[in-house]
Amino acid sequence: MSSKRKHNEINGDPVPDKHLYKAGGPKDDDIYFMAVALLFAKKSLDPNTKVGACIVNQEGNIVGIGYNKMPNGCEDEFPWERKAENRLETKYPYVCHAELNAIMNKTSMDVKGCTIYVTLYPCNECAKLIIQSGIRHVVYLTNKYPDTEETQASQRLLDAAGITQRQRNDPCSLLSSIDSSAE
Ligand SMILES: Nc1ccn([C@H]2C[C@H](O)[C@@H](COP(=O)(O)O)O2)c(=O)n1
Repeated sequence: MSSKRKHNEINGDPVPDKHLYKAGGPKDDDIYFMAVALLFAKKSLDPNTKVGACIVNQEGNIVGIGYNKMPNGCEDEFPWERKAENRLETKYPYVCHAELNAIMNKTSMDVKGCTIYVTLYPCNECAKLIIQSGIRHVVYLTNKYPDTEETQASQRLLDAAGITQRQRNDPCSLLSSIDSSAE
């Protein structure tokens, strides 16, 4: 009988039996960290788009987590409206994005060389935070607004900074069991 154990596979990619997490390496850990981001997105009070972000270091440890929410202590002070005659009556000037909160909530000295798992492709302001924080990889679940200037500027920023971006939206039992309608 062959002693060679069968490799696991995800999306047809063979994953070594002994999995050492390495940013940008075998992707079999993506699903678990994206599931964590998706779970935390559920904590968001945004009635339209709930976003979760999970930062993982090169050892495969979670070092930051966040979701889109109003600033600490002001959770009830601002509207969640998307549209209003005056932009100041919408959520946009006030809401803290999931990536900002994940970086601010970091449990390590820094997040240099880390991977951020985020349920929505980062906006340009978050791309700047990602670059300046030293994060090197972005894994995203969905890209809800691909044609907006914010998304296109974000892609330009991340590409210029050499930050890898990959989408992991493969329907897997783990994600779907957490109900992947949180973006
Ligand atoms: N990179 C991003 C982009 C957006 N968000 C948050 C900000 C809002 O709460 C929500 C988007 O609202 P929509 O325009 O879809 O009604 O997503 C974020 O956390 N990170």
